[in-house]
Amino acid sequence: MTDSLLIAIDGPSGSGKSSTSRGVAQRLGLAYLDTGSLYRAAAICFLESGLDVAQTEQIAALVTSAAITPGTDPLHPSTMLDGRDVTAEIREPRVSEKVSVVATNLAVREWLNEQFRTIIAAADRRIVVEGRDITTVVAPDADLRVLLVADPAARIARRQAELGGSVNADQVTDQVVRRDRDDATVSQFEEPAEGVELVDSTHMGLDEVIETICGMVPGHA
Ligand SMILES: Nc1ncnc2c1ncn2[C@@H]1O[C@H](COP(=O)(O)OP(=O)(O)OP(=O)(O)O)[C@@H](O)[C@H]1O
Ligand SMILES: Nc1ccn([C@H]2C[C@H](O)[C@@H](COP(=O)(O)O)O2)c(=O)n1
Repeated sequence: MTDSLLIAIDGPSGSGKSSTSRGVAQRLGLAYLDTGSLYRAAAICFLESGLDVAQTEQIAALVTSAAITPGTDPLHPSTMLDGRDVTAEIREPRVSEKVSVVATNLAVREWLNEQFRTIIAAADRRIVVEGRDITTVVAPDADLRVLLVADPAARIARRQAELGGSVNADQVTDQVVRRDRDDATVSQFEEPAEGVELVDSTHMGLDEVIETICGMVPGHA
């Protein structure tokens, strides 16, 4: 049996978690789980339901009865919601604007955390998992735990470059700064917990970040 290699990567919006995690998983031959993609699919459930943000119990009931299935191939990220491919839809600004509604719902979090742990077990713990509370709540026993950060200005500039002209400066700032503020009410991703390695990517290119994290993997230096 192959040894477990579970790598947990957390960080704020736009710090490079997804790009970095996919690169590390490809380099090390591991599966990849973007936990934010499940929160985003849950946000689509909410958006299509017509429920009010204050209806927290109904939102939780709705989300926890949905079938949300992420792909775990780092080369081909995908997300299915009740048999529908929502891979592109989950990145739309309307989803980014509302995802904190489900991310701050504690019953939704508890249910999704169980989904994440099932996926980690199904991958024989050979997987890179990224999000906001992977190092602290979902997999505090991971073989390597990293908090990936970058200055807000760098994160906003990266997101702006990625989205091009499809959103204005206020929308980008909302997606990065306001969303982090809301998400930080339920997860701690601004300071590394004990035993978590801090990587600041503000002045590092993507390849350098991937190289740095691969160099931290026990036995792979
Ligand atoms: N080290 C880096 N240097 C420059 N650009 C980067 C770096 N890392 C990632 N990027 C770019 O920044 C953008 C955001 O990266 P990514 O989506 O990986 O961040 P994230 O932390 O997963 O964000 P979110 O939590 O909002 O999904 C992407 O366009 C990506 O290509
Ligand atoms: N483990 C996680 C993963 C994600 N979230 C929240 C925070 C974000 O607002 C949203 C989407 O995540 P992203 O795609 O931007 O990484 O989901 C969380 O609370 N916990």
